[in-house]
Amino acid sequence: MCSRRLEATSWRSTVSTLSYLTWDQLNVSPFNVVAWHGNYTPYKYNLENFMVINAVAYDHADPSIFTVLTAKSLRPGVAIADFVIFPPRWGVADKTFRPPYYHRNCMSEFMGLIKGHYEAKEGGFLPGGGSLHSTMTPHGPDAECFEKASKAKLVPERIADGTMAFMFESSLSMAVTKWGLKTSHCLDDNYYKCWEPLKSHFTPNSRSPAGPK
Ligand SMILES: O=C(O)Cc1cc(O)ccc1O
Ligand SMILES: [Fe+2]
Repeated sequence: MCSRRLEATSWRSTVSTLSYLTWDQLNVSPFNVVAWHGNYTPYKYNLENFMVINAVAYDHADPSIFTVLTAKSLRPGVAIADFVIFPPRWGVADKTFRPPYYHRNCMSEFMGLIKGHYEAKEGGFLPGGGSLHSTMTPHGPDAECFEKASKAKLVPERIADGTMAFMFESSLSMAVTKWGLKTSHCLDDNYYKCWEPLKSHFTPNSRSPAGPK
């Protein structure tokens, strides 16, 4: 399931957020068809019922632990797409920066917010919005989240109450349609600004007095 070890095949970078329209607004529905081909059947599942697991010692576990559905490829351990959720849960990890770490990886990440506030971008990512971080594009929490989490006392805390965010994580590249980029007028040209206030705290000679054992 953890496809992050796959070597990069593409260095094309895209970071963008957009708002998408609901089936109602588009006036279509995946259920409004005469028949579905073969064994495919539309199925509605309440994501609130999915029981996620998480780190109980230290460190931020790869989000593939939150995989609800996976579409396997022919390469073992490399998914065509994992469907992952970020539901309400407890955060208890010690000695850890608890929000998503800053990273770039070989997978393309398309995220969406159904309701609430995504923990890594409380203000800038609205319900009905989506973001695409393509293969090897660096990304992570916004500046506000970084500052808050860096100073927070690591007591057990609720994360994402009232929230449902999801991600399609794919070993393939995704392209945004012309409709999404232009015609819809829904592209957030200012998305990158959520990282602009980040300050450098890099102190090359500092050592943690008591790192994880
Ligand atoms: O980028 C994101 O916000 C999604 C994400 C969440 C997380 O907890 C760790 C890695 C990751 O890509
Ligand atoms: Fe990510």
